[in-house]
Amino acid sequence: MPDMPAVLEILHQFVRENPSVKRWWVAYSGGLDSSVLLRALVEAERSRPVLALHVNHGLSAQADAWQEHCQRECDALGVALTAETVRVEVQGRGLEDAARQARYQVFEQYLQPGDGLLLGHHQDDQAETVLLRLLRGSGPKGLAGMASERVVGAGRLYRPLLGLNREALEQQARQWCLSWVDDDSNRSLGFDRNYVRHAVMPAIQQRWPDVAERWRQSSEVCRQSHELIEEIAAEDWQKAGWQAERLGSSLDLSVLQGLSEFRRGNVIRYWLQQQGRDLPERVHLQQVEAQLVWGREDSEAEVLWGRSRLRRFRQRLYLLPPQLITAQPAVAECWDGLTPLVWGHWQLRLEPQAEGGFRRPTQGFQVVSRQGGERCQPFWRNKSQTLKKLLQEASLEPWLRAQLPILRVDGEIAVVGDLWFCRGWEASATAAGGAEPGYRLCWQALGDR
Ligand SMILES: Nc1ncnc2c1ncn2[C@@H]1O[C@H](COP(=O)(O)OP(=O)(O)OP(=O)(O)O)[C@@H](O)[C@H]1O
Repeated sequence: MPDMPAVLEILHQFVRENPSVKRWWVAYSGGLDSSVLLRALVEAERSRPVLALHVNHGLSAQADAWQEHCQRECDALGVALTAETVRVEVQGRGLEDAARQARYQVFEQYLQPGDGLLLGHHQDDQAETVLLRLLRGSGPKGLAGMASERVVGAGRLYRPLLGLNREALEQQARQWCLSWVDDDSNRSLGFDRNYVRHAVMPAIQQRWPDVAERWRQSSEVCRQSHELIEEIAAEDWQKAGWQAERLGSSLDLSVLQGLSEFRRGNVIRYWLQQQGRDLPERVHLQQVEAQLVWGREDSEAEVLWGRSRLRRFRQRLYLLPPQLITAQPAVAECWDGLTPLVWGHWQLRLEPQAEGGFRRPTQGFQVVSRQGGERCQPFWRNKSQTLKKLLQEASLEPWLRAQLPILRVDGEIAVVGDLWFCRGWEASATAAGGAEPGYRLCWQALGDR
């Protein structure tokens, strides 16, 4: 029996090693690599469905002809093709990046749980990617190169050909007499990737023929370093006592101050990533250092970039929502407390308590925000005090003070947010006694925190 071609051998092993995938998709551009990939998958996979997904970027005069080519090839292989036309809108990072983003949106749209999507990237693509990222100034995460596997939408993406070079795929395509399309924009040196592919890599490869393999090793080290960095960040994040707040979340500044500047930046980056916020550039981290970490204790400083907003209060660093709520919610005239109340950007709810808590008056509450100059007497104090002083004592974050819900009854303050209730409002009986229980006010932000 002749030796099995390397591509087929790899695909056989790949499908065997991924039994959890229920259905395969091939991201099929019609180019050489994805043509070899599609053909090899069809040969290697005998039981699970194989589908092809083509994205028509509409960027070339040939775009429709390429789609037709893909259709013909898929018909011949007995593979169902889905072709989706996208509109590529060029933004800051250029045409290539915009096309890539549009393509991945399509991938996300089609992938269902249990779906595996295969891409035709190979060893030379990986070497180009690593060099491009180096030229962009990437760190270990970027220099780790393209992942061989990752989540995309509800499914997973795989790059089974990363161990093969372009030449091996070309040989295979000729052996199988495949026909594929050639995108002439792949030759235009105006695009960074093409410049690297045609002008830079040949010179490097001439001198160091095994450059792709060497860089694969470096990338592997970078991937491991990146994982280690993430592990350290996750540990520091735990130690810094991450806590969800009424608005946003916070970390203990004393723990952060005990870390080296690098590690502090690392854990902040990790935190932002967890919350889906924009990651900081170096200059932002410098501002965080100067104004928040080592800034004056009671300063109102804020460091803001993209969708990230950091502030400091009472030895904690806060990550707040991109749009900080400032307008005072309107007065709610009468709230019976039986159903949750949407009050401005907040939801208010009364939660019954097994013990303690405040009474719910039959006539209901009036919900207001602070006007200034109010006084009240929390149930544990024997004298009344100004609200301002009491809020300082309660350590309520300054940006929440105008948002604080105050429940009044007949003009008197009965309950102040989820902080305290006033003398005379103690629940008379416990829930066990059969009477109405005491309550606690839950005060929560609606939507994005
Ligand atoms: N228009 C597209 N539709 C579907 N998948 C695509 C498309 N363009 C690229 N891909 C997927 O992404 C992989 C890498 O993209 P890249 O731009 O390097 O490939 P290409 O040169 O267009 O085509 P190929 O890699 O198939 O020769 C492709 O192998 C293919 O799996």
